[in-house]
Amino acid sequence: MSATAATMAAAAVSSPFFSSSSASPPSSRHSVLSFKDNARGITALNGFPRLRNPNALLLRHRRHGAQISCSSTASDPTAAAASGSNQQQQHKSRRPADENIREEACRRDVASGSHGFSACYVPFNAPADSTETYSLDDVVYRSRSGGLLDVQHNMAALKRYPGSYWRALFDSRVGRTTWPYGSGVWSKKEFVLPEIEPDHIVSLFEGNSNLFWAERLGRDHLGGMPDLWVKHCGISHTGSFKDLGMTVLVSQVNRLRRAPLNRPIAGVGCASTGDTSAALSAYCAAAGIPAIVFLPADRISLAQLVQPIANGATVLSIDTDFDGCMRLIREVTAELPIYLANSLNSLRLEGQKTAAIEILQQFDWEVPDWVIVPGGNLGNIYAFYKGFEMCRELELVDRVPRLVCAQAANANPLYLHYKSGWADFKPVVAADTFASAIQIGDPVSIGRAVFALKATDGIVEEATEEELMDAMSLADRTGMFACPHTGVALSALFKLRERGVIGTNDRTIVVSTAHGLKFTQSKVDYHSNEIADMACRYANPPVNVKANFGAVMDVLKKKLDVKIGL
Ligand SMILES: Cc1ncc(COP(=O)(O)O)c(C=O)c1O
Ligand SMILES: N[C@@H](CCOP(=O)(O)O)C(=O)O
Repeated sequence: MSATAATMAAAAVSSPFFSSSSASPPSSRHSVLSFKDNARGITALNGFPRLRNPNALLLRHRRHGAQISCSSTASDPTAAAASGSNQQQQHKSRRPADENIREEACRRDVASGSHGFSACYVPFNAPADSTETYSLDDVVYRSRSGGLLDVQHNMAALKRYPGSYWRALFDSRVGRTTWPYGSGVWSKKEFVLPEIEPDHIVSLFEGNSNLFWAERLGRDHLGGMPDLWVKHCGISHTGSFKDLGMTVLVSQVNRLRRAPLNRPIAGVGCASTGDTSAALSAYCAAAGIPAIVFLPADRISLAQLVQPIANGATVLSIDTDFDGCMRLIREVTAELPIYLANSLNSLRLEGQKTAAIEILQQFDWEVPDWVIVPGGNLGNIYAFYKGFEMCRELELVDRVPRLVCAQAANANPLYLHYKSGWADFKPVVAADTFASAIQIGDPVSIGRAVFALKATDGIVEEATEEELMDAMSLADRTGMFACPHTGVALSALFKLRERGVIGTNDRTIVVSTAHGLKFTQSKVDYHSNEIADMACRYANPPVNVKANFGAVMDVLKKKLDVKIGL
């Protein structure tokens, strides 16, 4: 056996996920591990006696109380996926006809036993000697000093497995129906909410979103940029990236409300510019949990408004802006047993960070140079940082990309803060913007965003209404159907390319945060040339034509510049 194979075998047998029958590496593109991977594997498993002897490792695990079944893949939701060669065994371990995928997952979860992975809340950016921690089962959104919280994982337990192990494990789960790993979020369960039982998870198989190669946009409009990609987080169940965080938050609420904890949580509430409310309402409806949403009246799209209505949420349309709704929901959740679902609650970010891990995975674990994210309440930019940084710390990759946060000029408190050299932060009153979901003047995660940007040598950019609408419309012309927030991020890309900050050959990812179909009115306005003081350069209005052949032919000849009949 080669050193690489031996290491993989050792990792496989020592793992709670790969059973001994899956000792060979997954038959994926990662089956050929580099020497570096191998070396890392040995380092990470140092301390275990006789590494090359799987049985010794197994014995050691047993001594430490972990129950690893060697008999078949049945005890292991991932082993079947990890081994390409044991199809017969997979067949035997299929669930019986009268068992659903949740029940199957519970049976396997019991068999896989304890592994020491855990997470808790700690104050965000706490000093090294801080001892303040909270269980994830506590209902707590702020630290003792009133600061933000963060979810901290037991990194020592995760580090017992080498980066190559985590890469192979996550790759083995992509696109499966095995509950809950078919979700792009829960396929990384150990990095997200390691201790939740599969039966408590409320998942709509979110994540695994398309990474779109923006070939024409890069080639024709950005100076021949060959490595430009758009991560379509909005092609999702409720049409935005919020699904990634909401599956985690609602799953935890589900756990709290059900036996044995039986917490008296009456419902889950949020303030929203339209996407958080849609995601909350859908996940709550799926779990049978009441949802309460506070929306700024007349400031969200019709498509967004109708989502919570259709899902049966209690919808309060309030005569204020998002920041006003946010203040109200915080007061209400302090008084009533309503669990807060905004990203002030750091659980949300654990789900959202998986989009970063997914990007790495989609590039075969190669790190891109730039990731551009539109920012509003500013949880997501930190979530991306956290996902990338966790993969770096656990040696799935060796660096993190540079992050760019893009804001609408009409709602740009972070941009102003950045331009002031991170001097005192001043909230703003956000003005109307076509990027209505980021019309936020007093973002709750300002501290998290600044941390993420400083840690990644990041940049903040802004986009005027015209710039963002043009960028969105140009992207649409190259095959996308982008939302205005994606337009903000694309506009930042145009500016950074123009200034030569982002190079022609830099691998660059623009994060698309919502589906364009949620914001069709903005496109209708643009293509109708109905926006005051906007040239609408890429408007493409429909042509009204009389119902006769000659009139139709005239239009087509003019449009296509062809001489028919010659
Ligand atoms: C579509 C869309 N894009 C971007 C954002 C910004 O995300 P964040 O608030 O995490 O900065 C939001 C919500 O704020 C959103 O709904
Ligand atoms: N765009 C968000 C604004 C609230 O952000 P959150 O991440 O704190 O929930 C929305 O759609 O409501």
